[in-house]
Amino acid sequence: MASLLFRQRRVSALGVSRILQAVNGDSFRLQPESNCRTFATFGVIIRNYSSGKGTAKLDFTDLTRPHTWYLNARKKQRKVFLHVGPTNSGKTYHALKRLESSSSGVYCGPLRLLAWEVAERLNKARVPCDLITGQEKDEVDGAKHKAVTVEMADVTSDYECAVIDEIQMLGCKTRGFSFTRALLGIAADELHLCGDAAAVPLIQELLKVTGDDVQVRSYERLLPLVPLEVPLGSFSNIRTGDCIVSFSRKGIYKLKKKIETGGKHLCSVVYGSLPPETRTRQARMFNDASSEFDVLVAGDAIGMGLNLNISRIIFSTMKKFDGLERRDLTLPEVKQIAGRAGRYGSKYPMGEVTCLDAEDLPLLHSSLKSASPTLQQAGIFPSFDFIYMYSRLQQKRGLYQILEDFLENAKLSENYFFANCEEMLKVAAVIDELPLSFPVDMDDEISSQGLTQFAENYAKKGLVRLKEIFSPGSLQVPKTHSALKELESIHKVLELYVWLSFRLDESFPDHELASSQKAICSMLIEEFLERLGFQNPTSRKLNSLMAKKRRQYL
Ligand SMILES: Nc1ncnc2c1ncn2[C@@H]1O[C@H](COP(=O)(O)OP(=O)(O)OP(=O)(O)O)[C@@H](O)[C@H]1O
Ligand SMILES: [Mg+2]
Repeated sequence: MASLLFRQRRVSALGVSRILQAVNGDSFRLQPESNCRTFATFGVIIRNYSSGKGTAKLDFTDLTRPHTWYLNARKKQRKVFLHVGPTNSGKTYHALKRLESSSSGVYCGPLRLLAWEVAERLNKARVPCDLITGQEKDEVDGAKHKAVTVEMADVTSDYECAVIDEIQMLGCKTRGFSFTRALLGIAADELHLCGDAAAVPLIQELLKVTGDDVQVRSYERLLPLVPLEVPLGSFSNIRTGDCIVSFSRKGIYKLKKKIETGGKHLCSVVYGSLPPETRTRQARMFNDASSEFDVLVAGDAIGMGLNLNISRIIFSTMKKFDGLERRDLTLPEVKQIAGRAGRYGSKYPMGEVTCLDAEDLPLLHSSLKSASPTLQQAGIFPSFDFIYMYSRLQQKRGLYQILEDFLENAKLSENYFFANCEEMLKVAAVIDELPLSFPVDMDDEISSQGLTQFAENYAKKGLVRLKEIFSPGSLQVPKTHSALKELESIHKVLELYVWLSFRLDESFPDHELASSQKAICSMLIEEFLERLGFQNPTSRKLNSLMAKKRRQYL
């Protein structure tokens, strides 16, 4: 049967070997990247093959045994260590100690900032370590270690030691499947999982079928975290080491401006849609005790695992908009964010946490007292090989329809739920209209226009040149918030170009230009951040101080 498919449909040799494995009752081997980004590239393949008729014998919608997708990992009997406990209890520290002493290894974290923190730490300890995230590849000579964002975890390599941080994220609706993939798929002799105790029963259940040896290690918080009885009340009560949290971009800038116009403090800001390199520099400025940027204003991008020099967390609100509605923060969200205060090893002997308004204090206090609810299910999303093979059995055309149909028919075991595929379906709809596909933030108008333009040019000419957006004469620091937002979007388009130039370098030859324009773009954003809030005449001294600091961190 496999050779028939091969002749009829030009399936690659690798494809044939996979079909043979399936026919023989074996499993598929996953591609290293089964995430939204590679999803787009697979769109092309699926469209090319979607008219195929195959055999009804194979059921590609049967996803009830995901552990069998990872042959490399299943060849090992992994020693799995579950490091669990509250925030700031040394879970990651102990896992990293082991990673540092291993001959090869990988750290997988939920945030770019965390991967960056780990790469820096290992390199400092003279363990060469690559940094690999969705946006960048920073390779170090002779590195046998990698720090990656979990979506970039490679399940085809062998490691002595692997760490998956914030493992409770496997219950996350959108990103959980990448944690599950890393959990089941990383081929390491030792696998260290760090996170909340709420994930323990589920992980034990998921790993019953893998033959791995699982041990649980529990930790206690290293420094006290004190929920305050009084709210912040007034901004004049802000002090060095404070981190004030808001969940909207607008809210973050409002707070920064309010605090800085008081004339006593300079604020670093960290939030999700800032370019990653900007986020890193802002966090570094705040963490540096000799820097004048002594207050942090942050979104939930600081909510996990990070070690920042925060003495007190102040929630400006206990509600956030989650894409659908404005809702109360969940218990794990409150605990994670509050847990950034008073990190062991920072200059503060304990952490404090409070709210801006008194009415929010009861929710804060009750959340910190309660245990997080036990996780019931882990996210899952199949390899694109599955969807590709499924597409061959369908009469339907178009990636969107195939994907929708696949999601409807897929069978899961009770321990898993399907990842939220809305974003993928949106990309699929665009792919169906275009001759090529890209990874892109479809909710961002400028980014999706960038996608369309790149795709059209690629289809027409096979070559996409990048025009210079920022020339020395046209450099302008944004003056308004909408101009800033536009710059953030342009940064995303340039990032997309860089991503493509890594993969299709002949068609996207302006890699250098895109990289340098990207750097200028983030510099302009940072310039805006540093100018904000200093329009009053008394701030001239601070302004020149800021300029000096900025030079130091660029
Ligand atoms: N035994 C130790 N010796 C020295 N420093 C330690 C030790 N344990 C933890 N630390 C330091 O304490 C800080 C908090 O530790 P870590 O990041 O491991 O906490 P965590 O339990 O992973 O917290 P979170 O849940 O927020 O991720 C880190 O800066 C870490 O380097
Ligand atoms: Mg940690």
